[in-house]
Amino acid sequence: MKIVSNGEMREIESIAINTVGLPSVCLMENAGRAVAEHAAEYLFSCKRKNIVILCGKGNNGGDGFVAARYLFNKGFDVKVFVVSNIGLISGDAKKNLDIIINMGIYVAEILQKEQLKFFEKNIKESDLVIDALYGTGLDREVSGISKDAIDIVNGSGKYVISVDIPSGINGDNGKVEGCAVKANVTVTMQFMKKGIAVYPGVDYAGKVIVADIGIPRNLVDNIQCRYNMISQDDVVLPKRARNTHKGDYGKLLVVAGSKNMTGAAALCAMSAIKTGCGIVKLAVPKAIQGIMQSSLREIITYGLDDKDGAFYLGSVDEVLKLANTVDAVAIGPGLTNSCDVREFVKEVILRLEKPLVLDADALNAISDSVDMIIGKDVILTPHIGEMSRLSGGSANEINDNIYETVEKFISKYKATLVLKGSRTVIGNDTEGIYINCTGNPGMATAGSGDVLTGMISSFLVQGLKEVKAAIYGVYYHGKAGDMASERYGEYGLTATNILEYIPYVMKM
Ligand SMILES: NC(=O)C1=CN([C@@H]2O[C@H](COP(=O)(O)OP(=O)(O)OC[C@H]3O[C@@H](n4cnc5c(N)ncnc54)[C@H](O)[C@@H]3O)[C@@H](O)[C@H]2O)[C@@H](O)CC1
Ligand SMILES: Nc1ncnc2c1ncn2[C@@H]1O[C@H](COP(=O)(O)OP(=O)(O)O)[C@@H](O)[C@H]1O
Ligand SMILES: [K+]
Repeated sequence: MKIVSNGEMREIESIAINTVGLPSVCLMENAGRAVAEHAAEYLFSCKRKNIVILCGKGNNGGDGFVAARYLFNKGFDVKVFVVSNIGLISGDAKKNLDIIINMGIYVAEILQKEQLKFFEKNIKESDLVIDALYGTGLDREVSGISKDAIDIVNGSGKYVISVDIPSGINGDNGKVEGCAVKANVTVTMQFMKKGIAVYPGVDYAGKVIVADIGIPRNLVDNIQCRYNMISQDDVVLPKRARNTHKGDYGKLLVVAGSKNMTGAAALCAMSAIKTGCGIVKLAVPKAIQGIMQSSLREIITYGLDDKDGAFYLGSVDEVLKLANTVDAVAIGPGLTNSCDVREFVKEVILRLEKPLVLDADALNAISDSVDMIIGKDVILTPHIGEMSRLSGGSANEINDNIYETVEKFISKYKATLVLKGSRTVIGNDTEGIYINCTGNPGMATAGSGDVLTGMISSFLVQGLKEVKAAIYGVYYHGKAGDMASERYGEYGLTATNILEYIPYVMKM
């Protein structure tokens, strides 16, 4: 599904209006009507009828005026409050404001504190609030009366439907600009918006419904969007040909584990084999090979020369030899973060000429020399903490600037980045940005990332290019976590449970 910025949306609307000739007031009519339909559906479901519509002075407010008309016609009790001197309203919004005033629909301005009291009284008596304050035109922090009105709406506990974007959320990056409406539902126009595809915007948007407002189909189909939401259609698993053998499904080498962290290696290797690749070789420090062999039947394990139960420079040659027998290498889970391991990882990356998936301690190892991956076929899978070591900046700064962080990293290092989180963002400078919305907080559990690394690597050796392998891996990892949480809940969910459900979500 395509995701657009404020500017892209405005450009699309202007082509529809000025080039194709669609009257802008028709787009507003369709937008307002879509909002009214979802509002009516909710009110019919709970047999309620009092609606307060909070409008700004622009076209987002205009959508609100149109919605007011449809809801009034359906017999609901509609009160419209405008956070602007109505004399300042112009264009399509003005047209629709005049119509509802001519129809005798209640319209009041909120310009100063006293009028807020009356607004609050009506909010308290309402059953539904429609937020039509700001949409793609939000261009500064929300303050003053608008802020007070939003605080009243948020404090009311009422069911809220936001028009296009929850007012106060920056449509381009999802940041809260001062304050923002917390909606139950957001009816967004024609395309998903960047600001409600990642947190914190996701938290404020509630359930997002994409409404068709009549933008011509060829425009919708031909728009080249850099940002996309991963949907089921993007991750179809082709039916397997009958006459095939395990060599046709790829060979993977997992380089992982150390004497204190054996589970990460096992989880990564097992998730790779469960995701469908033909052969998984697991190279571990020889100190833990015995443990691996006893617990991993389908995995071919190799105990490599180690130093105090972890890899070191002396392990490199054996890894390179093994790497020559496979299609790709995944390195990192449970390696330990020591000086020896960092030297080992860098030497392997320097001398390896194979597609590489770098995770966990392998990411920590290169955090002071990320340049070394330039020109290599690399997928990196950091969580926010590892990302802050890779790109600098604190975890909070990264969380607040997800898109910027990803764009800067992929344009500098030309790698495929999988920035893991509650909305994992996959980025590749030439292929664009993909946002995943499967998964749940139950997956915030030790080992969950090791399972993901195995899945991405497995898709890689099965023939998917880097970005596709990352998209498939992240999507099905989240799906497995979702199915597992239906059985185990979100508290009790473990990485092993995610592993268990990989085959089920892939066979659906
Ligand atoms: N352009 C069109 O033809 C259509 C636009 N539509 C609606 O129009 C919206 C965009 O409308 P606009 O571009 O008029 O802008 P908005 O209605 O989003 O914002 C209204 C105005 O508020 C002011 N403003 C922005 N941030 C503010 C702040 N923090 N405090 C105080 N004032 C602030 C700006 O001057 C802005 O123009 C979309 O989100 C969508 O809901 C839809 O009806 C589809 C058709
Ligand atoms: N709230 C959440 N919603 C959805 N997915 C989540 C959430 N929290 C974590 N995850 C997913 O769980 C995995 C956690 O990986 P990671 O942090 O590397 O765990 P570990 O390092 O312990 O293996 C990531 O794929 C992440 O996207
Ligand atoms: K809005």
